[in-house]
Amino acid sequence: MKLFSKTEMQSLESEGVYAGVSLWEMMAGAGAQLARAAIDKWGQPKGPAVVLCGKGNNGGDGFVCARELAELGAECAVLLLHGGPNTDLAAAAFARLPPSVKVLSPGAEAEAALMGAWLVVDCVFGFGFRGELDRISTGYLRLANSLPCHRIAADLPSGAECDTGRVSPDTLRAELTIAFTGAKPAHESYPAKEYCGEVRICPVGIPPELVSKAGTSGEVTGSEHLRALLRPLDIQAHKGSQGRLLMVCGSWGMAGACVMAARAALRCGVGLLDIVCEERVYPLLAGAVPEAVFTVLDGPDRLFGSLKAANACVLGCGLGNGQESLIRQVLGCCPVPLVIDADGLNFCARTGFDLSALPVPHVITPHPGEAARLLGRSVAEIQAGRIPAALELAKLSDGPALLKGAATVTARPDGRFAINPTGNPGMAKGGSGDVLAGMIGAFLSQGAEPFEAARGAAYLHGLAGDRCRDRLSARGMLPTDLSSELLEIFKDFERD
Ligand SMILES: NC(=O)C1=CN([C@@H]2O[C@H](COP(=O)(O)OP(=O)(O)OC[C@H]3O[C@@H](n4cnc5c(N)ncnc54)[C@H](O)[C@@H]3O)[C@@H](O)[C@H]2O)[C@@H](O)CC1
Ligand SMILES: [K+]
Repeated sequence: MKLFSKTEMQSLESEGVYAGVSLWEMMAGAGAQLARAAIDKWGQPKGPAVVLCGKGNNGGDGFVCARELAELGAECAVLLLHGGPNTDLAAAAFARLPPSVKVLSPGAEAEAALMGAWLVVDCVFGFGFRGELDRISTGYLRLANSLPCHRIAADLPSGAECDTGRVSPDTLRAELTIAFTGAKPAHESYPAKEYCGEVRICPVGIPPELVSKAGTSGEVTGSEHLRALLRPLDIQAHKGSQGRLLMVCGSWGMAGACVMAARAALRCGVGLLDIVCEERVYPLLAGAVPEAVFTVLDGPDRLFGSLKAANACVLGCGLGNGQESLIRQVLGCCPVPLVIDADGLNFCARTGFDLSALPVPHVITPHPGEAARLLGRSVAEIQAGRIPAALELAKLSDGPALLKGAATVTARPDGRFAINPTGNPGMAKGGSGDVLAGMIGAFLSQGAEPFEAARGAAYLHGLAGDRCRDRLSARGMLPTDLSSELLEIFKDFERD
């Protein structure tokens, strides 16, 4: 599914005009959809409706909605939070308000009306909003959030930033958000996603062929993106043709990370898995992953040989922070695509290692804590704007960056990004990330393009998580269950 940024939406709007649909028709469509959606969701009005209107075109949608609600028999008031409309379009919608719609300004009467509302329609800001809410909006949105009324948002909940998914304090908490024409990044990315409630996409008159032709830099990953990763196996396949993956993972005290990454990679069809490890963890790993071969470290030559023989390498899961020289050697001489996770990333953050100078394709897979270390920010700052953080990480490393967490964002250095819709809180357990790194490594070793490998693995990983939750419960499921659940997913794929 495409995600339209503010400027992408504006150019689509212009194309619509060029194709003969007026902006007025679009606004009329938007306002009508809003009113219809409210009635559709909550039934005939059981009390007054208050439409909170800003000065821009989102407010214009609100005036149209107020007229529609009044025509449907609702007692309706519009509350002009910032004075009269400041666009010609919104002014035209305002001029068409029927006399039965009360026009209110901030003050005691407006507050009383809001407190008695059955329905609040939020038309303060749409995709034009940036930064922080002003004092008046904050006060009224906070009041609206505290009331036992229904809340519907036009296009976006006011206070949510369209392109970044950032929210201002007291952003409207909608039960239902009507996204005009198409979804926006904020509908799919946290924290804004949490404020949207149910999201319905409603056309407002732009010809569908223009919408489906339009290019967007953002999208939501879907099962259609797995086809390239899960091609049917060649009838003449042999272990050498199914990808040879090298894993530089696991250490004394953290061998499990390597086991989980290794099992996940094997479940994703890797033909040969070679694990680089210290001598003292070898017996444990060899017992846990009998399919793997091992490069037991007793000198750099063995490592170089194994790197040269591989098609891809996973570096970092459970390596700890005592393996600096090993990490440096891998980063310094790896001739194949690399997945850099966990302690590989911590090494880069600690030493300032320039990931963009790596001469091979690479994917970085930080969780918010690792992302914060790499970018020199706090975790709260990363989480407040996950899309921009992922894009910044992709630029920093000059390769795909996968920012883990709810609605994982995989970004490219050129500004394109994909948001992952699968997964659940049952996956928030140590080890889930190791499974994901192993999966990405497996697809890279089989020749997948790095961005596609990362976003496809994130989708499959979340899908396995959702199926584990349904089967085992979110609380009780374990990262090790994810790998076995992959079997069921692949069985479905192979059947189709
Ligand atoms: N593109 C489309 O397909 C359509 C868009 N329409 C509506 O138009 C909306 C966009 O309208 P506008 O571009 O007029 O913008 P908005 O109505 O979202 O915002 C209004 C104004 O608020 C100002 N503003 C931004 N951040 C602010 C802040 N932090 N504090 C105070 N003021 C701030 C902006 O300068 C902007 O002019 C959409 O979200 C949608 O609701 C619809 O009318 C119909 C079709
Ligand atoms: K809104």
